[in-house]
Amino acid sequence: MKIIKFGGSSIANPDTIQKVFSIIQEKLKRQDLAIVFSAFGGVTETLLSIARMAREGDQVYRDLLQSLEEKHLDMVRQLIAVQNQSTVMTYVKVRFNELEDLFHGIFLIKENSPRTLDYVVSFGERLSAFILAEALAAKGMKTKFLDAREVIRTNDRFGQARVDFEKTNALIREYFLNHDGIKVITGFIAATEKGETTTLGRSGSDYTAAIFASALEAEDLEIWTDVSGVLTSDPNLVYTAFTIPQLSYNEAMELSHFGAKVIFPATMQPAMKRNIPIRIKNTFDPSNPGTLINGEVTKEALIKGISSMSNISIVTVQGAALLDGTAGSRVFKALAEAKVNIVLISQASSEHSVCLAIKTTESYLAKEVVEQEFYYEIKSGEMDEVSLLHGFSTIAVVGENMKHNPGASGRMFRALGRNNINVAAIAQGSSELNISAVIPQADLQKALNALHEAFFLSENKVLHVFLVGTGLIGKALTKMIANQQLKLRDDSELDIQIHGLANSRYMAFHEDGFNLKEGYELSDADQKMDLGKFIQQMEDMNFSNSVFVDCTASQEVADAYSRILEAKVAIVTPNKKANSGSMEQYLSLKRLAKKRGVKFLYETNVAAGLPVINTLQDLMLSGDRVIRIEAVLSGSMNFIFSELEKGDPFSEVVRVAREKGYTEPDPRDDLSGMDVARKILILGREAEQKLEFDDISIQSMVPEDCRDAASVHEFFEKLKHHDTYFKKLLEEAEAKGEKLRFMATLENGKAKVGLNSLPNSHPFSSLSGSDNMILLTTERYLDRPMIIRGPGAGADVTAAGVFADVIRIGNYTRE
Ligand SMILES: NC(=O)C1=CN([C@@H]2O[C@H](COP(=O)(O)OP(=O)(O)OC[C@H]3O[C@@H](n4cnc5c(N)ncnc54)[C@H](OP(=O)(O)O)[C@@H]3O)[C@@H](O)[C@H]2O)C=CC1
Ligand SMILES: N[C@@H](CC=O)C(=O)O
Repeated sequence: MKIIKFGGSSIANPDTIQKVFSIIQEKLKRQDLAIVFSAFGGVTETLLSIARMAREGDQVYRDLLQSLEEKHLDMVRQLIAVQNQSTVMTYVKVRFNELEDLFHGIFLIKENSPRTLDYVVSFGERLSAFILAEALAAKGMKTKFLDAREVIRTNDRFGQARVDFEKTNALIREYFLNHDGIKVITGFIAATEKGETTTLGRSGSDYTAAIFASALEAEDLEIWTDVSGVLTSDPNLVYTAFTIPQLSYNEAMELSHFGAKVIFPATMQPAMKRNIPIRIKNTFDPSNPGTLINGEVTKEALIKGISSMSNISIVTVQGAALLDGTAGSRVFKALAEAKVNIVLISQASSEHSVCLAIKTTESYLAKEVVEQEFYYEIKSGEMDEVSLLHGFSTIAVVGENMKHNPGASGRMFRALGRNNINVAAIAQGSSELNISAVIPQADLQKALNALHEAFFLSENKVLHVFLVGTGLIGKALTKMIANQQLKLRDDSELDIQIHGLANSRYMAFHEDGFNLKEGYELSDADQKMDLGKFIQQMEDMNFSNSVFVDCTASQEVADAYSRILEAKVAIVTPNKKANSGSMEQYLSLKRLAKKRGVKFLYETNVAAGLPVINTLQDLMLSGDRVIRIEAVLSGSMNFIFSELEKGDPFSEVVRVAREKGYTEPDPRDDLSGMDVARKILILGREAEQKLEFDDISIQSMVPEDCRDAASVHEFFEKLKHHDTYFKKLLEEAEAKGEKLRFMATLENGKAKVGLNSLPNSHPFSSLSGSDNMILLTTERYLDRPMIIRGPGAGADVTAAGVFADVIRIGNYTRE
């Protein structure tokens, strides 16, 4: 015998009911069944609303009642052929006549006791189970409607009645012995010895199914609902949550205690006692195996799931009085008497304070009753007033395998710590079945994702990227990520997903990450770009390990870095604007990144993908001191002046440099020396020198009349008129046997940027194309400077540098 139960969402309308019928027909081919039904979707709530309206004297209740009757009659019309409808139509009409009398009584006497309400709601299951029994019979199945009030005996605690199992089991067995057919049973309802209708509380229909399974010693119990079993975490908060294939009874109870909503612990008890397996299945995805809950403890995973509960307050009871051995029990007794449910308890070994996590709605009562209990101790100062802190959530990692397996709590708190999530209280039972913590509610989604990654995706660290700037560098970067995604997953256990993309005009988001293999062109089908909204969306998605990548040259975007770091999102950028603002701004970003525990990486600010910033940072960290920096820091300027030697006109060479992607979006940023000035400023600051932009002397190569050109196009037109000037400059250098190189120097706190005529023997003279060269003279590299040389501009080398920074973040955030 198998017991199967369908909830309200499974039988919400005739379409879903047809799915239920197919499932039943399929199962009947293999096994004997008894079927438990909840009320049709939404009916219990409607009955309660009607009762409330009637009690409040609101005559509109009659309309609601009428449409509820119509809904049931309509079910009959749609599920049962006309010739078979008469019995069931009569049944429905009689029930609604009774309901009409009942609600009229409530309307007159304005009373809705729990006893009355239990009777009111019982109509939901009585109607659904009767109609469905008849509908199944009309399909040729031999069904027998069973009103569970005939066999489930309870006390008279209306609303949450307690079952008398001895009597109930005997009555169920006797009923099944004496009645043939497939029993179609009302969920949720029962009766007292005197025949008064009672209900079984939350998830009462599941409970009914478990009671029958236990009484009949069923082979198994299936609970059919609208989700595919118990998930590893709340799928609304953790997009990667997946169905847990198997749970032990204890794990299922623990998960549901801390918020997993699929199954309610009390409902499992009767099945659990007899070791009856329970399977949670999805009516709308019947081939999905769902979750099996049984007595087995499997060894595959350290934990099985992560549950959470929101709207939690921390109630702290503190003071010397607690050191008295009886004080603790007085706290718990006071709370128990007031029916305050304690979600989590944490007590320091000093026993001087107890910290309780309690639902916010109950926390005020908790404070009141504990303060009453300790009235005299508080008055005498032996105890503090009870403190209340709101705005928390509890999270719990659950799994029997944590027992005897060290490392679970380390992994949990490392993941929370790395994501800067403050833990306000911790608890772990000696059974080691769960480790729970109280955290700020604002961090709940991030915490769940961080834990989910740490425990379930630990072989793959996921980085969630939000990219602003889809021009030359941004595009090359997305292409690289797409090409390397699999290799990174396989070789480096790093999964990079891009969830946000924007340029200056549009922005788009993808919860599961864009499929970049197919590329993504932002267009007017996407949202209009609004940087504030982009950042807000990134914050709302609230992924752990989020990285904001800025591939623009925009000051506006750079100005948003503090907000982004404040939100604990790492930043990677080739954009130099933030680091070349004021020294105070540069330092404050670094401080903020450190304070929020996230990385701010900008290796490509100088010399594209060449390892200049990291090298300099390592030198400084290891105690070296920079004496002098001499460098060619502009790929475009080096390309322009080395290509000029081949005889092409200056304006043409600048155009090619732009086409090759070496220049800034506006090449005047390069020619004016501004780009190089920014770079030497950043290098100076990395060398721990206090430098401001005004400390740099800059020689601009932009002819006077080109400076105000309204567009880049106009600039190029005007530049043509200066080709002979630049040709002459080159000829003068060549006449001396020298080369023109645009370079930067920094020494004694003074920086200089400009064009130099250098002898052929100078190391910079040999540079060609987009090469950069940096000579670092330091206390350790005094006689012969350290040299870093290579291509310092271009899409691929720069994107590769940005990519390397992103990967670095993946490695920093790894356990
Ligand atoms: N090119 C190189 O060799 C190197 C470049 N860099 C740096 O890389 C950055 C990008 O350069 P590159 O790709 O060549 O530049 P591009 O001009 O090709 O691309 C810039 C991108 O930024 C977008 N953008 C501009 N302003 C905003 C804004 N306010 N909000 C959102 N998006 C914006 C643009 O949008 P739209 O398409 O709508 O205009 C475009 O998609 C620059 O900071 C540059 O200094 C660093 C090292 C080397
Ligand atoms: N325009 C720059 C490239 C990025 O920094 C250069 O020419 O080097």
